Amino acid sequence: MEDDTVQRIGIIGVGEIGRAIVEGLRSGSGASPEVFLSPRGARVAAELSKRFEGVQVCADNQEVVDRSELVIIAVRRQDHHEALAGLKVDDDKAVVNLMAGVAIDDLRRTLATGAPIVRAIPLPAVRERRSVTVTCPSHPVVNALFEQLGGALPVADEDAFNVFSALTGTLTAHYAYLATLTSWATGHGIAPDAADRYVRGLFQNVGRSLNDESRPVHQLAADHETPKGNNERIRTTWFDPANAAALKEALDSLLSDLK
Ligand SMILES: NC(=O)C1=CN([C@@H]2O[C@H](COP(=O)(O)OP(=O)(O)OC[C@H]3O[C@@H](n4cnc5c(N)ncnc54)[C@H](OP(=O)(O)O)[C@@H]3O)[C@@H](O)[C@H]2O)C=CC1
Repeated sequence: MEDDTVQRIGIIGVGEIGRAIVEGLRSGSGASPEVFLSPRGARVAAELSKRFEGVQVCADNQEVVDRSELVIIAVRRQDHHEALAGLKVDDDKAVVNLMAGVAIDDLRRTLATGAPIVRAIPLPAVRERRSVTVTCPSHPVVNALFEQLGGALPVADEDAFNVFSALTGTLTAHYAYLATLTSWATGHGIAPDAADRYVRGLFQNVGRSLNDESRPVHQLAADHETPKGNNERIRTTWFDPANAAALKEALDSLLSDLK
């Protein structure tokens, strides 16, 4: 790799996140690296290679490694020994480990390589180049890759990385919160489509206000609240200190399992 731009990327594990990365890489207008896909996840891999020029499905995982400068590992944690055991990864490659809960040392033992191993947490919005990806340790080539896909946020060590990893575990609870609001409204006689539409609208506006990076999140919360108003009432009667503590406890428990 002569500069920070990689020309040949391999992906082992072509599922939800592997697909999002390929789509993100191909969604820009400029030059895009060649992509080599593992044969497992055959349906998605075949679809991607048909859709995009320069995306090929390899015969096996070793061929993915051999043809790539940078290899992304995106199999499920429980599959990684089977997927990776016996692979030969030369020291001049870069390996990007997306697997939650698999530390760099663990993966180094499995791969028995001296190649740099970087952990990363891309989210599905990389497909629209709209997700900031946490990386660890900072590596210029890996950071440049994720900069293209919405931004890179390198962190100093795996303890910090795991904190960000735990934060990503809160996303579906957020959707479930919205679903609870709509079901509460339908329970009070509101038509499901009206409840759904209204709740989406409310929280799309929250999403938009998060684009205002001049104010920290706690400030946004305060600015949206009328003293003694309805929002203050729900925040203080439902999202009370006990509820906030329960959320932090669940995150602590997840964090200790990620270590
Ligand atoms: N989804 C997300 O938003 C994110 C996921 N991750 C991490 O990425 C990893 C993958 O997640 P996700 O994409 O959701 O999972 P998926 O289950 O969608 O994809 C995993 C893929 O790995 C394939 N696979 C299984 N065994 C092998 C093997 N031996 N060789 C090659 N490929 C194999 C599976 O193929 P088959 O279908 O044939 O079993 C499947 O296509 C996980 O470790 C997760 O922690 C990280 C960040 C975000």
